[in-house]
Amino acid sequence: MKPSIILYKALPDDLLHRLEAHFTVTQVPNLRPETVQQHAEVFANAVGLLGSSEAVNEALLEKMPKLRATSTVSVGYDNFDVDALNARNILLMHTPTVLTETVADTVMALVLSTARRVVEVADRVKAGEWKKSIGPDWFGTDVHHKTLGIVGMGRIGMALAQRAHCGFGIPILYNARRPHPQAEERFSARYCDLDTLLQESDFVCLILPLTDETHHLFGKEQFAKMKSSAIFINAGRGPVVDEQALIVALQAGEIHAAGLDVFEQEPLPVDSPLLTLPNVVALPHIGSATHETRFNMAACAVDNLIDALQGKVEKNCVNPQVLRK
Ligand SMILES: NC(=O)c1ccc[n+]([C@@H]2O[C@H](COP(=O)([O-])OP(=O)(O)OC[C@H]3O[C@@H](n4cnc5c(N)ncnc54)[C@H](O)[C@@H]3O)[C@@H](O)[C@H]2O)c1
Ligand SMILES: O=C(O)[C@H](O)CO
Repeated sequence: MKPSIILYKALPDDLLHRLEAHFTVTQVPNLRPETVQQHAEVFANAVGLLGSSEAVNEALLEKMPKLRATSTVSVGYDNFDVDALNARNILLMHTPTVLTETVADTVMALVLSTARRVVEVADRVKAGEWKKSIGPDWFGTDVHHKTLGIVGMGRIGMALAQRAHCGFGIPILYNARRPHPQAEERFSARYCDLDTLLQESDFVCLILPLTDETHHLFGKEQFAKMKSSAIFINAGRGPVVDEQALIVALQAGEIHAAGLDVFEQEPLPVDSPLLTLPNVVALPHIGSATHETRFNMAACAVDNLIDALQGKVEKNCVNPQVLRK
């Protein structure tokens, strides 16, 4: 009999068939307690779990005593209780690299659209306001040769630095847990402490994972240190930023604009003050959302689960140490 796994995300048919060649697959809509209760026996017997964007915590793991591997269709894994997985020797696989270039494109789109007010002026054209040659009230600010500060110089940070430096002649400042010699060699990036980055950057881009250390890393104090002409971009995770402090900074003109792909609460509540600000471009967490990349992520997650359940974790594993226990 094939081992049993639970799938909590819809997959294209060919990927579903790839899984079914190895496992008996039960599809569920989500991992909420009522769903787990409804399929209690399947959860109790499953050795694998594949999906995205749902909390995988101690309460769920208690219902899955045979679980050996989880596979998320994302690079970020802040929704997993990694300590609880480690304590139960359960592998966690994720999808780095396949989405890096696409997410960097999205960040660049946020940089360009906020600086050049692309969404705002396009809306004005659609509203019939373009009746004569435009004046300064339609102008934006330049992107090329401005200074870009990247907080989190990982895979996506590097791909962003490449676009900005090689494509737009932009000098790069960066803050990370340690200096990144490759970023310095390839993109002449300059390592600096966070305060210096905030004070000197025209664009401040966050592309950080959400951890205990990065939660609300950006708040009132950090926005106060930025230039009043600066544009703030967040494409990492919403809770890295104190959103209320961001709203106040934007309303008070402490910073010029913001481009956001991620929020403290997703979907962003329709009454969020962010949606009333013309200088905010708010996207629905589309960093990796192209047909090609979402397919590649799903394929990677499928292969990751097959590998993990065969004990092969040379790549894409968050906690390979559990195999050595
Ligand atoms: N908006 C989206 O759709 C989207 C898509 C992909 C990834 N993401 C987010 O982006 C994050 C980064 O992805 P990646 O592939 O570049 O990951 P990565 O691990 O390659 O890079 C993260 C970088 O952040 C650095 N870092 C961690 N804590 C830090 C701190 N306190 N101060 C400074 N630097 C710190 C790490 O050292 C690392 O270099 C993911 O964890 C995910 O949350 C969002
Ligand atoms: O972490 C990721 O891969 C993206 O945010 C999609 O969830």
